[in-house]
Amino acid sequence: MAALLKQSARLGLSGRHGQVFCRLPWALSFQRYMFNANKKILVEMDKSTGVALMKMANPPVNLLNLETLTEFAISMEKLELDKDCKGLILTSSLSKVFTAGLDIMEMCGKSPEHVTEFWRAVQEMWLKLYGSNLVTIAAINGFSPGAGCLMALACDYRIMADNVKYSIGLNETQLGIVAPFWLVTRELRPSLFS
Ligand SMILES: CCCCCCCCCCCCC/C=C/C(=O)SCCNC(=O)CCNC(=O)[C@H](O)C(C)(C)COP(=O)(O)OP(=O)(O)OC[C@H]1O[C@@H](n2cnc3c(N)ncnc32)[C@H](O)[C@@H]1OP(=O)(O)O
Repeated sequence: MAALLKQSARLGLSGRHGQVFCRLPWALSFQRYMFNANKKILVEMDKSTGVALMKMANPPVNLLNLETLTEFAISMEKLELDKDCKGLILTSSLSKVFTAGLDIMEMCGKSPEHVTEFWRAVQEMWLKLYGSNLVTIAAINGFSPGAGCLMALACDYRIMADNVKYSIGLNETQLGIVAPFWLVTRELRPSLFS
C-alpha cells in the first residue's frame, strides 16, 4: 500500500480533463505545508510533487457527520485554489477503517432542518470530489461501507488495502436509507448531466 501511494505520488497522472503532470526540480522538494480546521481532516500538501495527502481523522471510525463533511468541503476548496496542487490522495489516519460512512445519528431524531443541512453537506462532499479538477485517488486502507464506498467511487482511481477482512459496498438500504435521487440519477443515467 505504502509503495503504491509513493508510486501514485510520483507518477505523471492523467486526470479526467486530460492534464499531464510532471515532477518539479529536486531543489523544490521540501516545499510542504499542512492544514486542518478542526483536526478531523488532515491535509499535507507537497509542492514538489503537486500531490496533497488528505487523511480522515475522526476516531474511532471516521464517521462522516456534519462537522467532518463541512471540514472536508473546506479542505477541498483550499486545495482546488492552490495552483500547485494537481492531485489528491484521500485516505484514513486510522489503522483499519477508511470511514464507517454517514453518521446515522445525524438522521435519527433530528429536526427536518438539520437533516436537510446534513444531506446538503453529503451532496457537497460528493460534488467536491466527483467534480474536482484534481486527479483524485482513494487509498482505502480499511472498512469502507456506505458513504465510504461513495467517496471511493467519486474519485478517479481507487486502491484498496490487500486484507480479506476489509469490506466495501453500498449497504445503506440495509439500514433503511434511500439513496438520494441526484446521486442515483448521476450514477445510473449520466447522459442527463452531459
Ligand atoms: C453503477 C453505480 C451505481 C451507484 C449507485 C449509486 C447509489 C449510491 C448510494 C449511496 C448513498 C450513500 C448513503 C450512505 C449511507 C451511509 O453511509 S449509512 C452508514 C453505513 N455504514 C455502516 O453501516 C457502518 C457500520 N459500522 C461498522 O460496520 C463498523 O463500525 C466498522 C466500520 C466495521 C468498524 O468496526 P469496529 O472497529 O469494531 O467499531 P465499532 O465498535 O463497530 O464502532 C465504534 C463506534 O462507532 C459507532 N458507529 C459505527 N458506524 C456508525 C455509523 N455509520 N453511524 C453512527 N455510529 C456508528 C458504533 O456504534 C460504535 O459506537 P459505540 O458502541 O458507542 O462505541
